[in-house]
Amino acid sequence: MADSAQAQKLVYLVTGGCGFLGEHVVRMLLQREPRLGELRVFDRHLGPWLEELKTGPVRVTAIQGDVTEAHEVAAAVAGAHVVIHTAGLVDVFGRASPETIHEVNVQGTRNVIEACVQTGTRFLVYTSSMEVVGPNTKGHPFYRGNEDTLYEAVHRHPYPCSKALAERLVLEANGREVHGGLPLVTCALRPTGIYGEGHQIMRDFYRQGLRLGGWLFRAIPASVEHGRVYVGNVAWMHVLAARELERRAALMGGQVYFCYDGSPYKSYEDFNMEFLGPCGLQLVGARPLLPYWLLVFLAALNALLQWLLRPLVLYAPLLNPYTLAVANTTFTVSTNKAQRHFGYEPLFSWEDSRTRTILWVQAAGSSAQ
Ligand SMILES: NC(=O)c1ccc[n+]([C@@H]2O[C@H](COP(=O)([O-])OP(=O)(O)OC[C@H]3O[C@@H](n4cnc5c(N)ncnc54)[C@H](O)[C@@H]3O)[C@@H](O)[C@H]2O)c1
Ligand SMILES: C[C@@H](CO)CCC[C@@H](C)[C@H]1CC[C@H]2[C@@H]3[C@H](O)C=C4C[C@@H](O)CC[C@]4(C)[C@H]3CC[C@]12C
Repeated sequence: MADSAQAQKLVYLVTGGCGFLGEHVVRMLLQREPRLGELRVFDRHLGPWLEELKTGPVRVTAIQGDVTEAHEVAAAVAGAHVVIHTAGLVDVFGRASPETIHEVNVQGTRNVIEACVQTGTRFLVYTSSMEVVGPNTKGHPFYRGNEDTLYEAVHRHPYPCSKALAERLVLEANGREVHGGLPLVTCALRPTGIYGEGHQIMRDFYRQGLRLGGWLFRAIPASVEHGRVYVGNVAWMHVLAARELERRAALMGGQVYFCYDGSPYKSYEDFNMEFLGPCGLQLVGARPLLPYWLLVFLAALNALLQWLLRPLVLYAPLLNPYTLAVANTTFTVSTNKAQRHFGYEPLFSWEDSRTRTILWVQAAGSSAQ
């Protein structure tokens, strides 16, 4: 990519480009990457909105494919200058089997790496997750930590295990020789809980509140802080990292970066109320209405019911032993590594992020009526 940016038009591939984050990355690239000549959007499920993107100056190529199929990945990667790999199974609710989560998140990432090596694509940005670090199975808080904070990353759940393994594959691949003899340059971005337009869990909470007559009931202590980051800023960090990865390969190659912005540190429920409150919902209770032991029992009951009902129907409520443990463990980041390494600054202020999300929730809610 050494030629002048204006002269050479580049080919980008976004895997998972029709997902919650992926769609924002696709749109951000089209708006803010002047070097873009072709944008390949690779996903198992292609969104109808892609059609509207094909009328612009950049060639948008929709590719329906599966990252677990190595040949499909290789065909999509061939000729790309940059790969932004967001595709993954984000499942902490027991919808997919551990094997499937591993197959998609780990083997799928392995397929992307090998495709880059075989076809000569040199720049790979991977969407990792805060869960690579924690919260760990011991419930240790991670309070305003950064990429260098010592923390015992111990996982048992298939999702964080798969993200940790995939991230390690990506970082270890940095420096491998690709077809053509030049080195592969990789980095991994670790968003905390992403919110914004398209966040299905936020929509589920809103609809749950509507069903309960506008009330939500506090289950998590307000003192438990959970890091959250606006999807537009996560997308922007991906675009910037992909842009700077060549110029700053020696500094960025093989590095991890937490995704951060000015979103306030709050409990998961209180943070959600920043958006659900203006949409008419109220959170009942200054402290959890149920004792923790009862929540643990209810979460375990949900897990048992999921197991019993699985042959008949998928029962996957928000509350399960894993989500309860994560929600009850402080995990917040405070870092400027991405700013120091590649000049990242959040594109959207907290106020703007909040307004955009509220408007989306209101629209999503009205469509639920
Ligand atoms: N949502 C969050 O809070 C969050 C936080 C940190 C990191 N992440 C990471 O960000 C990435 C995107 O997450 P998201 O929240 O947008 O999830 P999402 O489910 O909305 O998007 C994932 C996309 O990947 C696609 N996909 C899944 N399996 C595939 C396969 N086998 N082949 C091709 N495409 C496949 C899906 O169709 C979907 O469009 C994931 O890697 C996730 O681990 C998400
Ligand atoms: C106990 C319930 C009463 O209301 C609240 C349950 C909340 C949980 C559903 C969510 C609490 C923390 C969330 C996770 C966190 O934001 C980070 C994540 C990492 C990302 O890679 C994937 C999503 C998630 C695991 C996210 C999922 C939902 C929570 C567990």
